[in-house]
Amino acid sequence: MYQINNLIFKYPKNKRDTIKDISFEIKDGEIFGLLGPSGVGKSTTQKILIKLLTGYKGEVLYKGRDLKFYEKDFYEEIGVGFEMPVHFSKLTAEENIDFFKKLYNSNIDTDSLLKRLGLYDDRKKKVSEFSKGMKIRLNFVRAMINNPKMLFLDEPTNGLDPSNARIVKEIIKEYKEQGGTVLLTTHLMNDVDELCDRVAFMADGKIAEISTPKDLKLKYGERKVEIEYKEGEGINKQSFELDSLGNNLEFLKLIKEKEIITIHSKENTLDDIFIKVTGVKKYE
Ligand SMILES: Nc1ncnc2c1ncn2[C@@H]1O[C@H](COP(=O)(O)OP(=O)(O)OP(=O)(O)O)[C@@H](O)[C@H]1O
Repeated sequence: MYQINNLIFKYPKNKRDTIKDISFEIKDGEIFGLLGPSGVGKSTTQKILIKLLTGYKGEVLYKGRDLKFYEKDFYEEIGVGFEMPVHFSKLTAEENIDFFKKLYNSNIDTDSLLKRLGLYDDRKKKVSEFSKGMKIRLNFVRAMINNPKMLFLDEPTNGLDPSNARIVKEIIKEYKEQGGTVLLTTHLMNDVDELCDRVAFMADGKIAEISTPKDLKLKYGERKVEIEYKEGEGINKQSFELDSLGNNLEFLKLIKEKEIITIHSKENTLDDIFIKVTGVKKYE
């Protein structure tokens, strides 16, 4: 869907480049996570990909063609859900939707999406009377309004209660199943685990790692098993290397002779990997 080659970007007022020569691809039909600490350049990258920022060096290809050659009809194909909901607060939700629908040639059935997101009964309320979570859900509807081929989502579940967050994630998964492509930015590693096919970790304006969540966990994982077992009146814990576990006599003796309480592999979470790869504690 996108091919980004040696992208470099500097805000005119800044001395240093914000994006320092990054290259990556967003494949058709995948959910691609762009992750990294605050201020690393994720939003800047997104803005370049949706043609909000120009004046970059390097090459951005959308569907094999230089982004610079796309005109207004490019926006028919993309949906954008930025973190800060932007609505006309004096208008109702329905009026907002009708306004944005008119900007596009094709529209989705927003009523069914509003119903799924629990907003249908409030559609005639002014957005100024909406709660934060309701605005976020309405923002999501707006991102989908033109039935986009490519969806840019910035923190789509942040600020939602768990059940609405689940619904949003289900809709994102269905969107992908129907052939949609997603660029997702989030600070919530659970969402990444659940949604993303591949992720790129950005650090200091560069891409530090790019892989599937599973491969990242394998690469940075400790590859150990930890066993808790009864020892007299107490409980003992012991770790073993996962490799050649079947030949580890100490391990075999332990599971044969002791009463095992728990046994599990020690896998790094994406949170751990985030810290290792970017060298930054999460979002301080
Ligand atoms: N309009 C601007 N003019 C100058 N510098 C900017 C501008 N917008 C962003 N920056 C700077 O560019 C850097 C990257 O910002 P960006 O918004 O892309 O970060 P981010 O990774 O999306 O952060 P967050 O996770 O907090 O949203 C930051 O140092 C920021 O201060």
